Amino acid sequence: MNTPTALELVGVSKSYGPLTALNNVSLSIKPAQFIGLLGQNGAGKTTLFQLLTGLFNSDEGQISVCGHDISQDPIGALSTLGVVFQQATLDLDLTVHGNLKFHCLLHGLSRKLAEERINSELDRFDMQAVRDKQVRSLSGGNRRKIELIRALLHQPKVLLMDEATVGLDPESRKSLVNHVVSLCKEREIAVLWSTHIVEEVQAADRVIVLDKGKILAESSPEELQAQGIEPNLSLADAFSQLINNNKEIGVAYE
Ligand SMILES: Nc1ncnc2c1ncn2[C@@H]1O[C@H](COP(=O)(O)OP(=O)(O)OP(=O)(O)O)[C@@H](O)[C@H]1O
Repeated sequence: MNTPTALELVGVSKSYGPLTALNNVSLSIKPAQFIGLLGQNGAGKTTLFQLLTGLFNSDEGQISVCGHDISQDPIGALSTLGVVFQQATLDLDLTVHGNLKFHCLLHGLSRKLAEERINSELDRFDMQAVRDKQVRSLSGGNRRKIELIRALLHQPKVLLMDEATVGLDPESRKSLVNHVVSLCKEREIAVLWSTHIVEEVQAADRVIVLDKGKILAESSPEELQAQGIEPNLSLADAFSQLINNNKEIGVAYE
């Protein structure tokens, strides 16, 4: 039996005036797959996440999340999505518990279920000690963990991580990646992890390289490394080579 698709984009394009930020992007992710979306500044990663979360509509193409078309059934689609945005969105003046509870109520969870889920996720991430602390007093790494916990409370089937490690030190970055990789496998969540930091996607099932709004490559990290002109390239070198070749070919914003 075919595994159902958790997230699917078909021929998605988006322009801002004359600038094509996404050009005919198609991709599909199955449950329990961790997909790295690798792109330099301006590649179109955030635009893609804005379309996936229904902030903007695409100009062309279809997006569906667990079978719900984002333009026709946004509530169905959004209820299955968990998102950690590039910019922090926690309320700094509320406690950790206050932020988490607010999210649960927005998603229509009963107070009892909300408390159960908050407790079990704080336990899972070993974060009970900060439960009643004001978010303002937390370190950057702990704030990001709380954003991740919040994204999980309504038990999404798809997790979108939009450059979620911005501002974190290397150890905290590694810890966040490891947490998400294990969640992806344990709970069969489909993960789309966007970044320009190559090490973060070294353990991905597949890496999608986005440049100037187009998908340049999609393969396992190992296959991407093997595509280089020289043997034994690192993933970072293979990524740079792809981007540089694209510059030489002169693919331009249309
Ligand atoms: N609201 C907007 N209006 C006009 N142009 C925009 C807008 N948002 C993004 N762009 C442009 O679209 C292109 C893609 O930007 P986007 O933010 O999606 O890329 P990104 O890969 O997320 O980059 P970064 O890693 O720097 O966040 C860039 O050229 C950017 O300047």
